Amino acid sequence: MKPTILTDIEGTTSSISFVKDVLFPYARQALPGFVRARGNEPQVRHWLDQVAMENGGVCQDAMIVETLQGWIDQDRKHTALKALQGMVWEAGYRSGDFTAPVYPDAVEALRRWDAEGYPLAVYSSGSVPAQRLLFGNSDAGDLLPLFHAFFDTAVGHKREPGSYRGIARSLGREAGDVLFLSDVVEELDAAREAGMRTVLVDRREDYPQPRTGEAAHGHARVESFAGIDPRSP
Ligand SMILES: CSCCC(=O)C(=O)COP(=O)(O)O
Ligand SMILES: [Mg+2]
Repeated sequence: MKPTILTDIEGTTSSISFVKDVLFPYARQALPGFVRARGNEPQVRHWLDQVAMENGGVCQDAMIVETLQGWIDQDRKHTALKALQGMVWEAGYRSGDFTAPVYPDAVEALRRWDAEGYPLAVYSSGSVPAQRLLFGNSDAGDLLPLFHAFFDTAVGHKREPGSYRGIARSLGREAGDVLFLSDVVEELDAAREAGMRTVLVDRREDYPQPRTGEAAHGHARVESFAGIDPRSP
């Protein structure tokens, strides 16, 4: 069977600027209204209560919103924040406020790999619903049917080898039969420690300073998906 190709999103299939300049400001601005309107729905309350607990039991919604906005500013990859962001972005996609840019080279390669029989999967800090929204509303159309599986930080954090072992188990694959693509070397280090093959996607638009030599931590390095050969060891 062909290896599974597991891809990160931000900085890998899609630009960092889309996440930082479109998605995060949208969530920051929409959060107060979202919490007012839907804060009593159990699936929303669950995450708001988690934030409150971590913040020393602070329970006023206004303070929870402020905490969440602070976490957005710090780019915290917190599971509660990511779950809530996903729900907020849904409104943005549905109302056509934005579509999700996916790099054309990524779209081309993902379509080709799928046609060639490589199983495709996603692992991102963004929640699984947010991942599905992004690929379902991409500026290249609906890319969701290309993917067999989606993973978020419910499986563990992206810099921990155990997360990649868990993903391989869920996929029913040996770790060595999974190729992980990411823009973050620490994530690739964790995947490699778990036994996965790795490629550093080092896009000039996202990382003007190329991460060559020691900075690539020994991972294969490409500047676009066009440089990836999933057959090479
Ligand atoms: C899934 S769309 C939102 C992206 C996001 O919130 C995020 O934190 C992306 O992190 P990644 O692990 O894809 O680099
Ligand atoms: Mg990334």
